[in-house]
Amino acid sequence: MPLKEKRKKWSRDEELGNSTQQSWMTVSVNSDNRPEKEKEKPSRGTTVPRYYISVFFGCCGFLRKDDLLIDSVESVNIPPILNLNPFQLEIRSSPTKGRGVYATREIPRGSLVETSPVLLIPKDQYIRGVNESELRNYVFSWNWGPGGKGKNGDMVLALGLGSMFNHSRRPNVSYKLRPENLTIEYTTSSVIRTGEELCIYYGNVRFEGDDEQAEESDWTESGGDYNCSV
Ligand SMILES: C[S@@+](CC[C@H](N)C(=O)[O-])C[C@H]1O[C@@H](n2cnc3c(N)ncnc32)[C@H](O)[C@@H]1O
Repeated sequence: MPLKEKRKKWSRDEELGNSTQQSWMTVSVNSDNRPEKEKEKPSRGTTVPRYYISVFFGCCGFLRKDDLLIDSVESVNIPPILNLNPFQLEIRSSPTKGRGVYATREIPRGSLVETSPVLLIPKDQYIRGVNESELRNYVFSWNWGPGGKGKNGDMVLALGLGSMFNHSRRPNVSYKLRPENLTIEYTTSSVIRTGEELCIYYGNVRFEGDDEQAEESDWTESGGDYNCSV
């Protein structure tokens, strides 16, 4: 559901007097299941403190889908997250793409820069609601699912850095789905310069601000192996 509609629903609930019971910012409840204390709601673009995030995940069983109000791309005013792996990749914010993965030093072509464990989301769970949540922007088609049985509609969420790679029509990272150990491997397809962003290819998608003129890289997909040549 688009953010505006979600916001609207929240306000409507407030009018009805039942907002905080199920709002994700509610921290604790009394014995009558009413909130002990209401917390301030986040505004667009503000940072959500770690405490709230853990409360959010701890309580997500009580939440309705409509209450998922964290807008990850706009809540990115965070300090850089440093030294995440042997290549010293960093997550940095960009004004138009949200967070992204950046090199802090030159990385040779063909380097395995990240191995992300994945969380498998079976097709039925995906179509029962995940595809309407923010998670839909972070999942990969697990076309060659566990057992290598070919396209089955299952999806995966890449943990680690895997969910942080932005899209480019001329990506510098290829990735390979590894059903045998439930990972995705990300390998540089060109030399990466210091300060350069590492991007993958999401498929035939366009984002606002993308360079329309940029010629697409050659791209091949075979058996869960997404290769680009630049
Ligand atoms: C897998 S996430 C990548 C991490 C994300 N930037 C973040 O901050 O969480 C995919 C989302 O990033 C943004 N994104 C990725 N590539 C982009 C691009 N080339 N231009 C603009 N936004 C992009 C879009 O909002 C997309 O839904």
